[in-house]
Amino acid sequence: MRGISPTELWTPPCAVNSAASTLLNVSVREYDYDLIVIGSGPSGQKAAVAAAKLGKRVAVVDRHDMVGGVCANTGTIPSKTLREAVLYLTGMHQRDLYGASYRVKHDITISDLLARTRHVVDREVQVVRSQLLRNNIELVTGAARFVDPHTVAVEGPRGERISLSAGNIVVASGSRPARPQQVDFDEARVLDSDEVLRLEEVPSSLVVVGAGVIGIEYASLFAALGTRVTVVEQRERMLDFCDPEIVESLKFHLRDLAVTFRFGEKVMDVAVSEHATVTTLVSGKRILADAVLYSAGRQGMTEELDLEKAGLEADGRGRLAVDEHYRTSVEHIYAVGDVIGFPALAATSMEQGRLAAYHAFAEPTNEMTGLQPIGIYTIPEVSYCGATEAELTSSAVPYEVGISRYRELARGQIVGDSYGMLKLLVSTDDRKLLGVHVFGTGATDLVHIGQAVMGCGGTVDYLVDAVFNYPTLSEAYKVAALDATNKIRALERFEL
Ligand SMILES: Cc1cc2nc3c(=O)[nH]c(=O)nc-3n(C[C@H](O)[C@H](O)[C@H](O)COP(=O)(O)OP(=O)(O)OC[C@H]3O[C@@H](n4cnc5c(N)ncnc54)[C@H](O)[C@@H]3O)c2cc1C
Ligand SMILES: NC(=O)c1ccc[n+]([C@@H]2O[C@H](COP(=O)([O-])OP(=O)(O)OC[C@H]3O[C@@H](n4cnc5c(N)ncnc54)[C@H](O)[C@@H]3O)[C@@H](O)[C@H]2O)c1
Repeated sequence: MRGISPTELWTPPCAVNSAASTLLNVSVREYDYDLIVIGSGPSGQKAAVAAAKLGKRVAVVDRHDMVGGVCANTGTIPSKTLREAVLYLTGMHQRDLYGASYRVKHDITISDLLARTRHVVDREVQVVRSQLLRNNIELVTGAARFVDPHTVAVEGPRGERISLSAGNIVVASGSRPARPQQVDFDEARVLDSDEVLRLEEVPSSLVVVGAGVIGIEYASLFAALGTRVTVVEQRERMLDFCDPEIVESLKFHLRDLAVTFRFGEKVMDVAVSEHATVTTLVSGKRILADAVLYSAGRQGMTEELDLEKAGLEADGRGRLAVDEHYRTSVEHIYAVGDVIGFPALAATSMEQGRLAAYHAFAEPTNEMTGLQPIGIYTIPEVSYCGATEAELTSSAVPYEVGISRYRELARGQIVGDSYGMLKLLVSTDDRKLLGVHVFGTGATDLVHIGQAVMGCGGTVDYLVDAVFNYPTLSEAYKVAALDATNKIRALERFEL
């Protein structure tokens, strides 16, 4: 072992894996491990498992209560489970069929919502632990920091310390909510997105600061519960990377659920009393609400890593710069997931982790495909893959649009979704599918059909000729493809 003082050692470091511990004790190799991964979120897990599958000795370090990362504990999994609980208990999706007053449960409480969330989070964490265990990966409990470029010190929950060394290190330490200094977060009424699960009751009114993906997802979730939500966003628009027509539809739906948007407005100050909050905007407006949720961006988790001891430096938002192989400026240290910034999604983070581990151990890989889907779990949900109309227009790519509306699909009627739509963007030069944009029930799943067609370089004709199960929402692809080809044909006939 390198760099270990016997007094610093504590054993075992939450040894979920005795085989790996034995390796640790008898190791006569230069380093304790082939790979140390700092962080057990989606990117860290996949980096660790990928290396283990190559027969490497791997350790993953994380805090006891954070196994599975932000993703499993405070981010993706709890927020998506909460959404599912809200949809079920409010009966939202059934109201087209049974009337506006339909509810599965009146007076929904926080414990109704959290019961399901806790159950799913616990199961997810168990799945992560078990995957690490069965791949002979050592899970070391504590907070890691660099001692030198090949060594990290891990401080356990009771202050115990251990030092571990590895030939390669992957920093997968994720991100935390950015907190403006002038706001006092009190964990009760003024919260960030990591703390929203601690609300003691469903607020009757809520200010959401920041209309990014997190802010809009939570705004729609609380609005569906009947909370009066005000969204404050400093920019003039929201979700401007998405299709504007779909964002308009989403805003229409949210307004219908009593959401008020304050675009082009900045928060100056938040005052808190025992019973309420008052948010003062720079424009002078004051908003009274039960609670305030800050979702104004995230910050890379690098402050505690002692990066300088590894020869690394983070940028002003705590992020690490990497090359196309996820390698930092120090050759054997990789960084993946939220800590490297955009797109900061669980989906892409996992793939970055796998690719980084393969590169570290010279395993051949393909580069990550440019066709990455975006899924926004608002109520209703939004998803897209490929180009947007704005991108095609600015790069002067001629295209035609094909649209299918759920209300004209038998499955749309059956599930009671009268607002959903699917939009295809098709090249008028070679009929290739260039983009797919979906709004409504199942959008985040449906998008993958379009992704597969685009990934294989397919044309709209594949969708015109394909036979889809009936009645399904997938049929929207065929309807939209026919719409696009009808328009293309009409133009071609005119030109003849
Ligand atoms: C509310 C919310 C909803 C989201 N919804 C979605 C969604 O629907 N779909 C989607 O794709 N993405 C979603 N995301 C984003 C997604 O959660 C992140 O992109 C993903 O979790 C990033 O994974 P990661 O591996 O980088 O690390 P994280 O999941 O952030 O985990 C990092 C881990 O590193 C650990 N760590 C940090 N420093 C140290 C240290 N010094 N020592 C030891 N361990 C350390 C932390 O404890 C943590 O467990 C959401 C995020 C939030 C906040
Ligand atoms: N479904 C998903 O894939 C999903 C869900 C949630 C989060 N995420 C990821 O999490 C990351 C963080 O999301 P986020 O929404 O916190 O950040 P973000 O940076 O996307 O959005 C923050 C928003 O807050 C606004 N803002 C900042 N300060 C403000 C102020 N003082 N007053 C008013 N507005 C202010 C910004 O203009 C911005 O629009 C994103 O990168 C996203 O990819 C993904």
